[in-house]
Amino acid sequence: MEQLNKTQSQRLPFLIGVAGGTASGKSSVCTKIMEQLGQAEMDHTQRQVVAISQDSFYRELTPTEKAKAQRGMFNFDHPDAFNEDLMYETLQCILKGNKVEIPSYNYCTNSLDFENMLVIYPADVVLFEGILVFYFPKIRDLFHMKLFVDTDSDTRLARRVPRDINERGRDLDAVLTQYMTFVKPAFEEFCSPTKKFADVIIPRGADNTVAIDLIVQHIRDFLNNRSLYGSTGNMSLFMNLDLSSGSSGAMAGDSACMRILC
Ligand SMILES: Nc1ncnc2c1ncn2[C@@H]1O[C@H](COP(=O)(O)OP(=O)(O)O)[C@@H](O)[C@H]1O
Ligand SMILES: O=c1ccn([C@@H]2O[C@H](COP(=O)(O)O)[C@@H](O)[C@H]2O)c(=O)[nH]1
Repeated sequence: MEQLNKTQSQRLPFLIGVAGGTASGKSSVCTKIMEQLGQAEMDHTQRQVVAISQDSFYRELTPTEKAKAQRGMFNFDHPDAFNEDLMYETLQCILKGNKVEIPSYNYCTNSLDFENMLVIYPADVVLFEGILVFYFPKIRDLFHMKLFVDTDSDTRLARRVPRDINERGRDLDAVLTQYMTFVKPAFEEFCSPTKKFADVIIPRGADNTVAIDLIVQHIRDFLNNRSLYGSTGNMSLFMNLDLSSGSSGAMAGDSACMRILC
């Protein structure tokens, strides 16, 4: 684990997984949660809530794979593209209250950036977001709370195209080729089926202020009442909210439903 630097601390965090398709709004949801908790402007060494991207755990590519990636011909949406073991070890370190260092990800070069390491200080709440954070069973089992950002695929594609061109150094042809060849099929095969593991499904992502308010309230309750939470981080009472019909039954497959741990 050369990429990890550890410093023991007493703070054992509440770990929240945030999954969803590409450009569904996972990062925006994390940012909103942090803003509402007054964390976004805070010095990162002092934050009670931190967000980490699964993209920091892409495995390094061979020169041949990198050449393919530049043409939109490498599958970054397949589980094999990630370093599962490092992801698991890092989350375990975080859960033990350690400080860790992880590389940032450079989408223009399709590589991890070890020159710009992100230092993750011990925090009370850690958000871990990415397309496949619920795919790997042993990683999925580490989360105390699981959120799935459910934004329709047209909207996601309409957001991904300008983002990849303007922020990730791509051209239109490569973005569309990659989307049709890899991103869309992999979403259907690997990402979408993980929605069933979510405790809370957030339709429309960061625009869904009701869902975000409820999640933020849950985090506040956790921070204020840590001693009431068991070793799993969950309180024993479960409350099901179905925002679509007003009934109390929750269905993880129904994008208008939310199941809140409270
Ligand atoms: N509610 C929204 N309305 C408009 N654009 C949005 C919204 N949410 C996200 N975006 C834009 O869509 C792109 C992807 O959002 P992001 O939060 O980074 O998604 P993800 O982390 O799932 O890839 C970004 O360019 C972001 O600015
Ligand atoms: O070098 C890379 C690495 C990843 N991608 C694409 O990124 C998304 C995941 O990021 P989101 O922020 O969740 O969209 C994934 O769909 C990969 O296809 C890439 O294009 N190049």
